[in-house]
Amino acid sequence: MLIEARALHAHYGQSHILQGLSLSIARGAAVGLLGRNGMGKTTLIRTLLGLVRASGGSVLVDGRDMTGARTEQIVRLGIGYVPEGRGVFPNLSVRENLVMGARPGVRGQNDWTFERVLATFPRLAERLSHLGSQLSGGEQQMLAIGRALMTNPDLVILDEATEGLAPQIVAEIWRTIAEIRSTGIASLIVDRNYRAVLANTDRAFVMEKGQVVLAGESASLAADLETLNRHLGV
Ligand SMILES: Nc1ncnc2c1ncn2[C@@H]1O[C@H](COP(=O)(O)OP(=O)(O)OP(=O)(O)O)[C@@H](O)[C@H]1O
Repeated sequence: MLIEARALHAHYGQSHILQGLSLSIARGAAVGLLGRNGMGKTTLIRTLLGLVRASGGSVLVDGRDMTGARTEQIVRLGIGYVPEGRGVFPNLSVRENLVMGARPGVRGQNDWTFERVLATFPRLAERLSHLGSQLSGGEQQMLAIGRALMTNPDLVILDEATEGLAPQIVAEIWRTIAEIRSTGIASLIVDRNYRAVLANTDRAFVMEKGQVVLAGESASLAADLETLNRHLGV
């Protein structure tokens, strides 16, 4: 398994957010993470990456126990993170944002070059000297995805990558997600549009109160919307 959470717990102060959650992502698998607001999706991602301390259980990356490791060490094992809110550096140019994290992947792969990212996102190519803060929301999102790809990751984590964007831009982001999938990079995708998530993933997990309450092949979950809706409350 590329990444695995085993009986993971996490707290914010007294609030017990992750309550013994287990899930795993296989190499090359596109995986969706669904659940109503506040069910702990972002907290799970942050705990996998060591941004939130696990208060129980473990996180394994490529079979190695990385529980309690620093985020830098964890992402160096091949994880590209596109956080909710994008995390673009506002005072750096588009070019600087892209090249700052550029590196070959853990197996030496270097498919995602500066040129390929610009070919994927022509809008960025036209704005290389603009500052991060001067970009539209959609452009910032593309920049955040492009930056993650330039680390040549084995796994890309996308947290609400289409949030608050115009429909045309949203469609472009989903096209990119499909392209990432076709290249064999694994993904973990959180998005409010559960239909789009299920259409673009192999498997999906549904979270409720810090646990996985439903898991399966995305196509099967999409074929039983009644069960899904019971957990998503839509
Ligand atoms: N830094 C924090 N300190 C305290 N509580 C927090 C913090 N961040 C999130 N929470 C709480 O933890 C719970 C889980 O939040 P989380 O963001 O992981 O959920 P989510 O499923 O990602 O939902 P959303 O889609 O709203 O982001 C929520 O009740 C939230 O209010």
